[in-house]
Amino acid sequence: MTLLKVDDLKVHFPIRGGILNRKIDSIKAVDGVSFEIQPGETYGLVGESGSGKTTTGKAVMGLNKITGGEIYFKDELLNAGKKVNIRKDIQMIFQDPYSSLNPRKRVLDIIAEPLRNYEKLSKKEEKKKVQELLEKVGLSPESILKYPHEFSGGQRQRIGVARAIALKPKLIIMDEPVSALDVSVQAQVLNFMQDLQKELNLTYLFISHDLGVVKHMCDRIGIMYNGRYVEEGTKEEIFNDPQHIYTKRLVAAIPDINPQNRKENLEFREEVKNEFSNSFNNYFDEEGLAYQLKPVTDTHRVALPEKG
Ligand SMILES: Nc1ncnc2c1ncn2[C@@H]1O[C@H](COP(=O)(O)OP(=O)(O)OP(=O)(O)O)[C@@H](O)[C@H]1O
Repeated sequence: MTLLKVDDLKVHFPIRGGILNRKIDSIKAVDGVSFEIQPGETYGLVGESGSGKTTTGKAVMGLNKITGGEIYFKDELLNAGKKVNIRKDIQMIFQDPYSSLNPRKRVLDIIAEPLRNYEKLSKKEEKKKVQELLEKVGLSPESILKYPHEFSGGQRQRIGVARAIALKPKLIIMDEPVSALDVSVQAQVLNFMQDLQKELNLTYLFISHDLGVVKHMCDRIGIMYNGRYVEEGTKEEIFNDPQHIYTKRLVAAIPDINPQNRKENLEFREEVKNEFSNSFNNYFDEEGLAYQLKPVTDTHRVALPEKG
């Protein structure tokens, strides 16, 4: 069974103006996006800032009003109204552990918050559950009485993870979960999330602008540009056989850690950048929007114009 199915999702934000503050136009933050996520996989949503990744994630979470399309979770339509039990199955972890944890609350209250919304536990049971969750994410049970500022960035992200897994969700949406962390801590947190995924049978929707991180984490990847998909494929298809010029440009921009390849890489990147400018009109319509996706293989779809 497909865990999440997003079908022709549209999220448009009104732009208001004039003395009557009427709607004069709209920002098409997400404009016809479709993808499916299978249980147990990590699906990456990639694109530069403003491409619509966060808006897509928030729509799945029910945090954004949907302009069009449908979202199904385990074959049940999510946007039909509030389905409390389904909502419990989907949790989101945000980019910045500094601002997503309330600085005035103790760790106990931060992690217990979702439990208090859904489960009626005694104070003693709640404390025990929070301590178990802390241990699961590698923090000491004594942390319950501390405040967020007493932890490092990586530890704070672990507190966010403990809160997200408190209700035993099936799907976790991670929006740039490590971008605010030092590079040295990023790999640690990512590896820990992979271990946790296996242990708890989790499915991840992983939102990131960083293709290096996505390569490490994801099984399949969707590439967004300007509110639309330009390409979708397995990790191998996206990295070894990118077919849309925008994907090619993103892949070419990944830094190579081997200094010997530096010159070659810079030249190649420059070449792809020129190709992007020169062939933009072949890949996007008059409004600069991507075309409909067309299948290249069973798993690979690319937004190319109709031939002829
Ligand atoms: N609440 C809102 N009201 C108006 N416009 C919005 C709102 N939320 C997002 N947008 C606009 O929608 C577009 C897509 O934004 P979104 O945050 O989804 O992109 P993103 O790919 O996640 O980028 P980033 O990585 O910078 O968060 C942007 O043009 C943004 O300014």
